[in-house]
Amino acid sequence: MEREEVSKREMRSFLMPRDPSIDRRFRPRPNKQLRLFDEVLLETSDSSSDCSDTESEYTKTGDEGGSSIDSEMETGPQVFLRLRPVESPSKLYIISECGNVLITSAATNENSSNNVNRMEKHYSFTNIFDSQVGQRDIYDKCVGPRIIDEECVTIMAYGTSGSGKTYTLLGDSVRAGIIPRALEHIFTLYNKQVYTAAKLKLVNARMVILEDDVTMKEMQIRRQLLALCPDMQAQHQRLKQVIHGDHEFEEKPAEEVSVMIWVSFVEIYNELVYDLLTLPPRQQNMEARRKNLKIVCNKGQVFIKGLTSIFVRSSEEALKLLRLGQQRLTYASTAVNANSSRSHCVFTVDVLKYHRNGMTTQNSYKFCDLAGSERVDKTGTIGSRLKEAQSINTSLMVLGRCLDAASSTKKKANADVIPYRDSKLTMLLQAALLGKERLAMIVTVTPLDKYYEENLNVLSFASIAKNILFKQQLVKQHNTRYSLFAEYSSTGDSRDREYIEELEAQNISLRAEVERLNYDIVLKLQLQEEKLRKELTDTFEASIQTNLKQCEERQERKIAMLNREFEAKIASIKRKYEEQIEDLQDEIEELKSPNSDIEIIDDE
Ligand SMILES: Nc1ncnc2c1ncn2[C@@H]1O[C@H](COP(=O)(O)OP(=O)(O)OP(=O)(O)O)[C@@H](O)[C@H]1O
Repeated sequence: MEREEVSKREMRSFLMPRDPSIDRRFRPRPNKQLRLFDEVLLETSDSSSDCSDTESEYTKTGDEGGSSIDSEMETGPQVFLRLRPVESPSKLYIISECGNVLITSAATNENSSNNVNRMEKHYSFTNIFDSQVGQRDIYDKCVGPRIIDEECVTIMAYGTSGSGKTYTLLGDSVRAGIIPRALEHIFTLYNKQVYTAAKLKLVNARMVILEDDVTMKEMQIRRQLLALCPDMQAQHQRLKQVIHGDHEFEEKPAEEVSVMIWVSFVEIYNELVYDLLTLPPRQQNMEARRKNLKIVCNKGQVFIKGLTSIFVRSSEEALKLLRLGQQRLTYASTAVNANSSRSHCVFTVDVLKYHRNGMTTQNSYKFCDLAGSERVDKTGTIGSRLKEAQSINTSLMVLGRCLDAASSTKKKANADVIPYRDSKLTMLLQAALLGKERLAMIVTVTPLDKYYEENLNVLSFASIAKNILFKQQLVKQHNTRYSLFAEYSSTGDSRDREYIEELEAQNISLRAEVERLNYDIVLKLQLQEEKLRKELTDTFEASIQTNLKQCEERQERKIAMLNREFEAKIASIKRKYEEQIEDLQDEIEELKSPNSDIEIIDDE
C-alpha cells in the first residue's frame, strides 16, 4: 500500500519529471505539443546534425559577421553534458557512438511500477564529456570560442548536488576550471590594450565615462577590497603556468582601443540577492550586515541596483576577488556533498572597450553556479536547510519553465509568455533566457545507480534547453556611441558632423592619453623623489663621516701639540730649578771655604 503511494507520488511525465518537494504550482508542465515518440524521433532526426562535427557549429556561429547583432538567425543554447568520474560507474548510462547522445535505461529497480522511467531514453547534447575529459577540453569546447569571438555569453552549470558544477567552473588548486581559464584568456587577448585607470564603467547597465574624482574613488575602493583578498600570488603563478601549458591563447593585434575590465559577484540565497564584493563597515566593532539588492529592468536592460563592480588590471586580481566572494558564499554540508553551495551565484566579467573613434562596446561573460538540484528526502534536509532546498528547487523549476516557454516560442512566436519574473535567478539571466545573449549550459551528472532518478530530472531539463530555438536577435556585444556625439549628430550637416565627430574622437583619445600620461608622470615623479631622497641621504651621510674624521684628526693634532708644549714647559722649569740648585750649591761651597767670616760666625 505504502509502496503504491510512493510510486504514485514519483510518477513523472516523460518530459519533466516531478519533484515531490516542490509546490505543485511551481512544477513544470510537460510540453503538451510533444509526445514521447515525437521527442525521440526529433532527437533521432536531430542526431544526424548533432553527430556532425561540433566544431563546425562553432565556426558557423563564429562566422556570423563582424556586426554586433546576428540578424534573423535562429540560435539556441549550447547544452553540454559532463559525467563526473566515479569508482564504479552505472551501466544505465550509455553514450551513443556519435558521442552526442546519452542513452539511459532503467531496468534494475524491480520495485518500481513507474514504467515511464524504466524506458530507454535518448538525450542529445551539443557535446558529451565522459569522465576522462579534463578541464582543458571543457574550456576549449564550451567557453574559448565565445571569448575569441568577443561575444556576450551566460554559462550555467546545472546538476545535482555534488556532481561537479563548482569543480567545472572553478576547478581546484591544480586543475583550473573554466573561470580562471577565461580570465587568463581575456587578459592575454587584450594584453596590450588593458587600460590601467577606471575611466569607463557600466552604471545601471549604461556605459559612462567617469570624471577624474570618481575614477580616483573607484581606484580607492578597488585597493581596499584587494587588500582584504587572500594572497594568491604563488597559486596564481602555478595556475597560470598550467593554463598557458594547456592552451595557446593569442594576443589580439594592437588596435586603437582601450580595454577596461570589471568584475562583480552576486549570490541568490532564499530568493534574496546579495553582493559578495562589498567593503566591510568602517567601524571595526560594527557587524557586516548583508544588504538585499533589487534587480531592475529598465528599457530592456537588466541590472542589480547598487551592485559593487570592481575594476581589475590583471587575471590575478580578478581571481583574488572571486576567492573573496567565494569565502562569503553560503555553504553547508548535506548528505550528498560535504561542502555544498546553498545558493546560486553569478560571477560577471564585463569587458568595456573604448575605441578611438568614440565608440564604446561591451561584452559580458556571466558564469553561473546553480545550487544543486536535490531531492529533499535524499539530502536529509530539515529546518533552514529545508527552506534553502525548497527555494533552490523553486528557482530551478522556474528556470525550467522559462526554458520550456522559450522552447515553445518557436511555435507561438510570443516571448511575453516566458515567466522569467517568477524568480530572481531567471530575472537576472533573462537576456540569455530570451535569446538576446548566448547561453551555454554545462549539465553535470554523477553516473551512479542511486542518483538515477535525480539524473533523469536533470537530463529532461537539459533536453528542453537543447530544443530551444531563439528567434530573437542575438546581441554579440553592446555598442554605445559617446553621448556628446549623439547631441551633435542630430543638428549639424553631415560634413560638420563628421568633422565634429573627428574632433570629439581626438578630444577623447587625447583626454585618455593625458590621463595615462598623468598617471605615468605621477608614478615617475614618485620614483624620482624616492631616488633623490636616497641620493641626498647618501651624500649627507658621506659628508658627515668626512667631517667627523677631519675633526678627530684636528683634535689629535691639537692634543699632540699641547703635549709637546707641556713637555717643553716642564723641561724649562726643571732646568730653572736645576740652575737654582747649582747656584745654591756654589754658594754653600763658597761659604764652606777656610777664610770665610761667615763660617766663624756660624761656629760661635
Ligand atoms: N570531473 C571531476 N573530476 C574530479 N573531481 C571532481 C569532478 N567533478 C566533481 N569532482 C569532485 O567532487 C566533489 C563535489 O564537486 P562540486 O563541489 O563541484 O559539486 P557541486 O555540483 O558544485 O555540488 P553542490 O551543488 O552541492 O555545491 C568535489 O570534491 C570535486 O573536487
